[in-house]
Amino acid sequence: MASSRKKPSPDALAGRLADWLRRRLPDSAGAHGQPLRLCVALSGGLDSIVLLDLLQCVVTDFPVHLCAVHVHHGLQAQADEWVAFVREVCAARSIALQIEYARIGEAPSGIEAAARAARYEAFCRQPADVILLAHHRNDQAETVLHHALRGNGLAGLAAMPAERALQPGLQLWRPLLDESRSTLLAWAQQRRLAWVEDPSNTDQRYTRNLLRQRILPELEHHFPATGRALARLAQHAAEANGLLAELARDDLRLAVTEGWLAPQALMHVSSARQRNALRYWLREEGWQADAAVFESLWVSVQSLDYESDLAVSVAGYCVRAYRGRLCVTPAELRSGAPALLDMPQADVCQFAPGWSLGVRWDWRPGGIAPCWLAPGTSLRVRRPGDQLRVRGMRREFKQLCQQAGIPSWLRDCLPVLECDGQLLAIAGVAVDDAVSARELAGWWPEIVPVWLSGKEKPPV
Ligand SMILES: Nc1ncnc2c1ncn2[C@@H]1O[C@H](COP(=O)(O)OP(=O)(O)OP(=O)(O)O)[C@@H](O)[C@H]1O
Repeated sequence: MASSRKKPSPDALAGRLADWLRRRLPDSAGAHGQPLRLCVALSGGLDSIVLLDLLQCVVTDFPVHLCAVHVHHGLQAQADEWVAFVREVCAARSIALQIEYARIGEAPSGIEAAARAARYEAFCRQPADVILLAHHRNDQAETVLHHALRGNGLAGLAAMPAERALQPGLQLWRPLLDESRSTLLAWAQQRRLAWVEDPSNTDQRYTRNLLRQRILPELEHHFPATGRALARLAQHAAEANGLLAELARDDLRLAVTEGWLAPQALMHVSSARQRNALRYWLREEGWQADAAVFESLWVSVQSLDYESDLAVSVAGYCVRAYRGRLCVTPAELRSGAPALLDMPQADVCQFAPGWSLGVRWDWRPGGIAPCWLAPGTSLRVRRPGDQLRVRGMRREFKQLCQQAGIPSWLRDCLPVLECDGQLLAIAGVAVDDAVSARELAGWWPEIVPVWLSGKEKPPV
């Protein structure tokens, strides 16, 4: 097929960006009615320099405050020069610039992914309402192709959304996602902009660069609309993905209770819908695995029964089973809770005399919060021989946990409350008869409800 490309028009670009912003800005009031704080993620490369320049041209029409952030990853010899370059660019334009020095930690999933994670962490620290990235249509096409070649599902094919929430109060926008790289280049040339080149962008050991430099140009040579077509595919996939999420939420409505998924409750729908619901639920719970791990989990889930034991950990999260239901927990249950339980109660701040800071305990991720313990009480984990007297009967720790439906894998890190060496309660399970009604009316209400139901106010 012969290529008869239209020359990109740089002038129309500013108009399209202004329209893009106009469609979002009426609804996007900044905090406390202040101008919306737009922060450009400025690498110093062609794309983000063009984005900054374009925004500076068009934002005069909008109630926004423009600033920039550059992340120094410390991975390339030129990193300091790039900092100097972006400083110069921003100073010349009177744009406030934040330089963030990222520390790239362990990189089990590759240095690029680790750098990206560090970058996004830095973005989250910015005093901004919106972070703007300069990804364009060629980046989108690359991402789609990359995911397709790795056999990723629809979520992968949906590639990068034009906007999404990064964290509460902070949006991520990609206003140039429909623009081609050549349009950006034409703009940069017309405006005589300078930018830096990242030498790692030409390193074909990275599959992304190989796609960008060899495969996509070859495809475009034969199919000139490749970029557009792949970007359109991403839009279709994003829409289909949204529908699948809706279906999953619908299917999960009756199958999930307090964080537990009962796969049995999904049996009335097709196997494809069950898999869709399971995949969606796992992702929402933080457990994300590649296709092979998901498939092996799916096999276990299909044969799950009351007695089944299951523990599949991926990147810090673990899917576990108990009595035929599933839940996702932190992978390391034992290391987290006892560390908190060991917290020396003497050195915690004291708001009210005699009360000390303890932990409100919830085994679900992020569920540990401070609470207040009465004088003489302390928290620990179970010990052999632990018993409580409940409704006149002595009961073993294990028995009480079984009755309360506490999975065996949770019992070793379940906090127990004792006072002067006497066991008084097991978190969320049972309270000893010794805790009388009189005491409940006195100091206990301040502890038991705090501890077992999560009321967080210290007594005053
Ligand atoms: N060091 C940096 N500091 C600030 N922003 C950056 C930096 N590197 C990249 N960005 C922003 O991210 C955009 C995409 O950059 P790039 O294509 O290099 O990253 P990527 O690893 O492909 O990102 P993604 O994985 O999100 O596609 C840039 O246009 C720029 O807006």
